[in-house]
Amino acid sequence: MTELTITGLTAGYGATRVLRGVDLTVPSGSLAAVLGPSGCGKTTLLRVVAGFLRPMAGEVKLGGRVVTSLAPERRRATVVPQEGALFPHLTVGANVGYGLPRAGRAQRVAEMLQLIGLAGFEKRKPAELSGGQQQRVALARALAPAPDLVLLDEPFSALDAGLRADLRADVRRVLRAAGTTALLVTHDQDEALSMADVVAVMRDGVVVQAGPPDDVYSRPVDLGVATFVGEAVLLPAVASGGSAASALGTIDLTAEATGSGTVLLRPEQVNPDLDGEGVIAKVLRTSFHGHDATVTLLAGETELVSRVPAPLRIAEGDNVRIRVSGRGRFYPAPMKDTRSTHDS
Ligand SMILES: Nc1ncnc2c1ncn2[C@@H]1O[C@H](COP(=O)(O)OP(=O)(O)OP(=O)(O)O)[C@@H](O)[C@H]1O
Repeated sequence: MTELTITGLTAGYGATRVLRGVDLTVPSGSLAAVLGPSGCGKTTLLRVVAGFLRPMAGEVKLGGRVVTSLAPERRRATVVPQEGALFPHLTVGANVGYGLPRAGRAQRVAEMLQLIGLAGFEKRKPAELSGGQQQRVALARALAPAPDLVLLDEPFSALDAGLRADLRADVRRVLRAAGTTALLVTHDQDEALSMADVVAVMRDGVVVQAGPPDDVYSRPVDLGVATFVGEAVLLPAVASGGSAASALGTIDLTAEATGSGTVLLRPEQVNPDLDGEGVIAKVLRTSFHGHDATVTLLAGETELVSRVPAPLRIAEGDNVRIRVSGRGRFYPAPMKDTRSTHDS
């Protein structure tokens, strides 16, 4: 069990800086998901931690050991890449056992296959496995040498949605069982929120917020994080004390504030109903997702999204009343766009 500590990491390609001072701590045995838009430097961070790219400045520590200048094979860190990671000509057993000392190899391979739920698959070739099974074998191979750290680079990106959800749960279970510290790179917020102990949101080469998933979702440090992690309803508002005046009426705030700015609500806090007492809004669109539905509403000039449990009692064109549940978070920042935003 090993803590990963990244401090002031600056790195890039040639003269171009991609990472501009990344700080991140991943407690021993936890899984951290690095979440961020395409091009923000997630893979670059993973490459520096793995030892494939030398940083310009900063430090990487594994269990108190500074590994910044160590060769990849001396870091006790292994990588699960996106796909195509297995040697196609080798059996599953040989893939998992690759590089392990001969003594005890067969037993370790059997243990690993048991752990990933593929006991008895030793003799198969990768081409005889499904995509999800192949990624589980890649995980088994990464865990086989009992590394201090496993680095996962968008390991589910090639799989379809159903399989991805199953595999996420499996990978989480296997990493917990192995007690290995892990860093997962993803641009999929569902993946980050559902799997990670720590979600680290990256933007323009720095970690702008890191914390438990619920913390990052409920208490985003700024409007950028608020709109990137989950869907956001952003309302221009004027705060005074513990509440703010907005297009949805007076909204209770999580903390006292004064002046103009933006209130953040999550779509599940916006409850449209055919009767009631709240502000009137028009239903512009509805979109059914099975377990719930999203409803796009127009309240005055403000368009916003609501998430409601199915079955849906309202339809396009209805006039509804909006009740806000819980409190809004106030950001004393000007807002460029009055529409609510969707996940990017
Ligand atoms: N080998 C390279 N040489 C030069 N520039 C690179 C190289 N690899 C990546 N970059 C650039 O560095 C920046 C960050 O890339 P990186 O792959 O770390 O982003 P990312 O957040 O992982 O993106 P994605 O989610 O699309 O994989 C991008 O602008 C990219 O074009």
